[in-house]
Amino acid sequence: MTSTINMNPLLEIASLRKSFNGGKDFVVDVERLSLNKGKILALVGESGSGKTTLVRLIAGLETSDSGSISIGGQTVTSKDIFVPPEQRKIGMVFQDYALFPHLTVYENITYGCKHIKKEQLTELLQLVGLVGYEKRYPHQLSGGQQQRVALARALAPRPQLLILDEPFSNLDIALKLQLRNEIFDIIQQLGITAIFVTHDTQDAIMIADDIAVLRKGAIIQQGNASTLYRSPNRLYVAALFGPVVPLTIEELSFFGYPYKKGENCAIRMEQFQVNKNSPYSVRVHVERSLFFGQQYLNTCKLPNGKLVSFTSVQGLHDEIELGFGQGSVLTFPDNIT
Ligand SMILES: Nc1ncnc2c1ncn2[C@@H]1O[C@H](COP(=O)(O)OP(=O)(O)OP(=O)(O)O)[C@@H](O)[C@H]1O
Repeated sequence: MTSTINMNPLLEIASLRKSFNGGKDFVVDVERLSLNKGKILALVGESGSGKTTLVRLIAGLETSDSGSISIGGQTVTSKDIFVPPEQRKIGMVFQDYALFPHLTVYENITYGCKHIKKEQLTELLQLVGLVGYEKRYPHQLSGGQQQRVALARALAPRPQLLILDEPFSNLDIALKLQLRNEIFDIIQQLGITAIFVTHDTQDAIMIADDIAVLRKGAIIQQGNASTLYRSPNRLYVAALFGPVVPLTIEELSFFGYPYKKGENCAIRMEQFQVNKNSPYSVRVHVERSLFFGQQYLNTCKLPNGKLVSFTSVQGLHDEIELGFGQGSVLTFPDNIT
């Protein structure tokens, strides 16, 4: 696992375990996780991997079976300590906004923070672009506006850590992209430390300084976007960050690629080269070449009959030389799945 050097950790987790239903399976089993002050961590993983449970443990909305969590140098969860959620100085934004329907924008934002100064509230409303909307009720707002109210409410008490749990899941794609950029700008402007839960690795790549991949409750790799995209430590992580084509020993030999014992190999779909005198290549027939917007999705048959899909800028047909360069090969130890 790639480790992050922690100069100034705001959040530190050690040996944190949580199980449900009598402890048969650990839903969360995190050996170590830390997040530096002012940084954004994305927690990615498929549905059921334990993302929400992990952030609920951090927020104090769940108790752990064992392990410790410290925030801002203070232990908030350990064998003997449990600091209640309201004392952890964590702001949370959820997928479903969780606004009070009978309260106005103003009342929602100030609900847990009655003594907020007028200037601070105005600043906050400006920040989230909701000046003039103070008297509206949630049902009079769009989804994106409701999520901005939720963000303002989470930021009002000036939390030391902001947790966003799938904040864009209920929004259509155009709004999601717009809001993602806006929220990212706000977080950066405030220099706030944030954890951003998502199953969308594109979101993680765009927003986060650091990404932790959760699988069955454990962090299987942590690093920046470039590390996870270029040097995933297993096929599972590689495939989370974009389509890959695993190649067997026999298939690698078709390309003339020297197989190393103990290694599994894969190529990203977009890394294949066509008719380019690539160091490793094979002559194949193009079965299909479908235009899908910016690129073509091509399918070719390898000599053993396996169909390989890859993308190209130009449409392809007939016989081609399909290849790849040394730097395009992702390799993983064959004993890690
Ligand atoms: N209170 C609970 N009681 C029993 N099982 C639970 C409870 N909360 C979560 N789980 C189980 O823990 C596992 C992880 O759930 P969690 O919600 O943390 O995953 P997730 O990665 O956030 O998933 P999703 O992306 O679908 O929200 C699931 O199998 C879920 O059914």
